Amino acid sequence: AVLPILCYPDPRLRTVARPVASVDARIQALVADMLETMYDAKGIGLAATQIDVHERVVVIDVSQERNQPMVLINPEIIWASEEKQEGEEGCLSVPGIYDGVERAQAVRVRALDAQGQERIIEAEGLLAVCIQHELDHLMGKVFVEYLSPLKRNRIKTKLLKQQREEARA
Ligand SMILES: O=C(O)C[C@@H](Cc1ccccc1)C(=O)SCC(=O)c1ccccc1
Ligand SMILES: [Zn+2]
Repeated sequence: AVLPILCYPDPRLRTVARPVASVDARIQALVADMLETMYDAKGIGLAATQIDVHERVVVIDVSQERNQPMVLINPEIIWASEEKQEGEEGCLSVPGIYDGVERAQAVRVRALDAQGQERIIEAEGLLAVCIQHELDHLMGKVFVEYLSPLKRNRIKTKLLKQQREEARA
């Protein structure tokens, strides 16, 4: 099912997700809903936090054809390059806002896949950026927190105004 995505500055986005105890049918159903929600929202990633489920589950698809889903359960970055890259980021929880964020150029991630198998993933470029962005969500962090307080407050005001108008509609 396509699930509703929490919108900044919803405080639930600041929740720290807990590890998944076992990759069972419930988690596999959650992964299916997260992929459906991500594709529907035209995103390249989605963290369970964003759909108000506070478990360490992330889905990603950075492919052009939108047919190479990646599932990361209990993901952890085990190595990150010294070299950084500044990339334009967006967030499905901060609609319409795009801004530059500096991230590690390359990362190595250990995670369980949708079958509960342990995987090591080497990523660079957009995939590395997306992984770091999603793992922030699992720690209750949204990319606007890397921006200046002035920018962040303008974004908060803008989105709260939009949400008030939507509530009235
Ligand atoms: O909110 C999310 O986690 C999804 C987010 C992932 C992401 C995009 C870009 C850089 C880092 C992380 C999105 O998919 S935003 C929408 C989008 O498709 C996009 C935005 C900017 C650049 C590339 C893609
Ligand atoms: Zn995001």
